[in-house]
Amino acid sequence: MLEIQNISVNYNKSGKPAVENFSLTVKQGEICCLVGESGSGKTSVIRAVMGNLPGQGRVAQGDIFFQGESLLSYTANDWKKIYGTEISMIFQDSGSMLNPIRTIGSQFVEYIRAHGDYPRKDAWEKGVQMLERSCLPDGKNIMKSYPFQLSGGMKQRVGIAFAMVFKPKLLLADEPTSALDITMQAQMIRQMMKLREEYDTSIIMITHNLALAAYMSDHIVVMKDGKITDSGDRDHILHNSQAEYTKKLLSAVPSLGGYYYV
Ligand SMILES: Nc1ncnc2c1ncn2[C@@H]1O[C@H](COP(=O)(O)OP(=O)(O)OP(=O)(O)O)[C@@H](O)[C@H]1O
Repeated sequence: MLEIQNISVNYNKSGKPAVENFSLTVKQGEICCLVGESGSGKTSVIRAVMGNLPGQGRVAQGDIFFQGESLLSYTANDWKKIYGTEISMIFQDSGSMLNPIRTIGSQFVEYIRAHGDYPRKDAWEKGVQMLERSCLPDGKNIMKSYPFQLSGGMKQRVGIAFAMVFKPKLLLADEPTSALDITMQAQMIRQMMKLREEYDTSIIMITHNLALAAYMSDHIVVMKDGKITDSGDRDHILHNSQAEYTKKLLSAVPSLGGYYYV
């Protein structure tokens, strides 16, 4: 479904690449977590997939295939067609993307109609339905609310509802829960896993929390200094990894009887 082939990402011509020789295959419905310390290159990888590296960032080597097509050859127009419908992204603070002086409903209806041919009323219904599926029970009320009337966790769920409304095949999530308290984090993660169950969406999630990765992912990639230091299915990483850096990360995670806890 997604095939990242040996990419390197550079932010300047002469400097050391931010990501070096990174490869990853993600199957339909698979959840893959990228873990590693700050600055290890996780965000650069998913921004490369999204075609929106900041500043002078570019993929200097390798290729990225989505459903058999190279994403690196996509024009802005191609991206417009697939962004939101085939590939979506949730940011650490998706709530801050909302316009503070417009209701959620007017923004959601506009978003839905920009991506699909829906009459206003149907777009409204679709928005309400998606908010309710995203654990915001009173969808109609949320639609009528302004962002400042919602808590941080609620706004983040609204961000997820936007990202999932067209049942994308691939969801990229950059630390989607790190700004939330622990109870809300757990709810959000369960919600993302439920969405995977319902829509068979593949998810690549960035987290610096290996315990969280252990809880939700099928596949874990550990990064350090722009390189993959370890990669494998969850059980391999948790129980059989020989990589020193993985062992170090694991030693920081509370465990009981061989199970790791978020
Ligand atoms: N806009 C940019 N311009 C120049 N260098 C950048 C830019 N964004 C990231 N980098 C560099 O790329 C490297 C990897 O950063 P990246 O943000 O991908 O790591 P990360 O693992 O996601 O870190 P964090 O967890 O802090 O977000 C870092 O050395 C960083 O300095």
